[in-house]
Amino acid sequence: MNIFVVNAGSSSIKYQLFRMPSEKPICSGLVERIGLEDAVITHQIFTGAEEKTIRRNLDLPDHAAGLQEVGQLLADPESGVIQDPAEIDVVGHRVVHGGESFAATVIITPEVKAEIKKLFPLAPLHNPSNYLGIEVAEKTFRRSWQVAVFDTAFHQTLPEYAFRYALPEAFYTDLGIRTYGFHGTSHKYVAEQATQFLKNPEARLVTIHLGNGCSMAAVKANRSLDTSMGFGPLSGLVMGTRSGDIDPSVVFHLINQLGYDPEQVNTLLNKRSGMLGLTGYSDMRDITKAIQEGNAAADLAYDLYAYRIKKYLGAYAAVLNGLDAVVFTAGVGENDPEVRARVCRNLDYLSIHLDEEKNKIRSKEPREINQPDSRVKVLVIPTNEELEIAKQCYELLLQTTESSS
Ligand SMILES: Nc1ncnc2c1ncn2[C@@H]1O[C@H](COP(=O)(O)OP(=O)(O)O)[C@@H](O)[C@H]1O
Ligand SMILES: CC(=O)OP(=O)(O)O
Ligand SMILES: [Mg+2]
Repeated sequence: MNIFVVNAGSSSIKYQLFRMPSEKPICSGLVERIGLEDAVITHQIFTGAEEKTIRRNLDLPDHAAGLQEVGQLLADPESGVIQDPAEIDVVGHRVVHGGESFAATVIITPEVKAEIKKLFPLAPLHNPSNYLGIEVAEKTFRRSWQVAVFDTAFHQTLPEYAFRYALPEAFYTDLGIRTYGFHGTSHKYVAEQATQFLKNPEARLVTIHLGNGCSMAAVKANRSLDTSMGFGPLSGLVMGTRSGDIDPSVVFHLINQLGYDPEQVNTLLNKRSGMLGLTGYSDMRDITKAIQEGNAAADLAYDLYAYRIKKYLGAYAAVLNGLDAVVFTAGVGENDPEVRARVCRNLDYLSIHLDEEKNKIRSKEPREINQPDSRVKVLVIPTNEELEIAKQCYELLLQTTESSS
């Protein structure tokens, strides 16, 4: 079965083609700067003896043009990996917000699309592009099943006392205002990898996803018990451009005393805050460089970033009544030893003892970076949201075709 995974963001589309059930990646790619004059597609092929990379600079006015171009690359007479878009059995879509309607992966129907659309106001940075990705894929891959995998689904196991806010009840029952949690596909994937690595299916884990968006989850026996993002993907950790936790009084102050309108507050907290607001850079590599050049604001921002993670780690150790492992993942979590070092410093009371040398080793493999006497393991596990989406699509299609035959 050929499963094509699409992660449509606001200005980019990430994609990957897998052959299932072997989980073999056939090709992957990234379409960037959609809507700008210098859009670019980077397409990698893994079928031959060597990896091959194709880069194309194009004028791509919108997502539709981007995905059409990808469809052509897939079926290109010279470098293509299929002969016809009809060879794609399933297109699996990352959809960030599934609300309370979706605790599992679903085949996309007009009803499912209507539900995803209803959730636009709850994830304005993500759901509209995910929806657009579905619409475009329906046209580009007419013969394929379209499947939605939701970031929120894995966190549907949170107990009610963890997902409710202390607001009048109707705000939950009538308006759906509660914690949903995000990056669930990544937390699920790395948690499962960690339980296998530890050979302990009951493991109590704190999974720490540090990408552009950042979130943590308290996971026991592969079930999410709490998570740091809430109603939308804004609360919790300090992120690339998002503030994470902030006292809501600040919002009233901005509006009532400083004349901000709601949209300006939204832009401030989602796009101009986090590491970008603190340092002028949202990419950790730029911040690391700035620290090396003696930039004190960058050093402080780094401490603030790590301190917030540490606070949630302590909270989740309490939620789980102890820890078996801490798992770092995603762009920063996998690649930035200094962040891991600052998070794990002075955590002896939790029996977390990082091995500074192992921490510095660069690798794409799951690995343990704690000292031998550390009762709590510290793991780095590369996430693979695309593979997790492909696996879930495959299982769903297998069930669907079995039950209909
Ligand atoms: N070698 C590295 N060292 C430090 N940070 C890195 C490195 N490589 C990537 N990153 C960080 O990873 C972030 C992107 O992570 P990623 O998981 O790809 O995010 P997303 O999927 O949200 O776009 C970048 O903003 C960058 O800060
Ligand atoms: C939900 C979320 O924050 O996703 P991303 O990190 O891809 O922006
Ligand atoms: Mg990501």
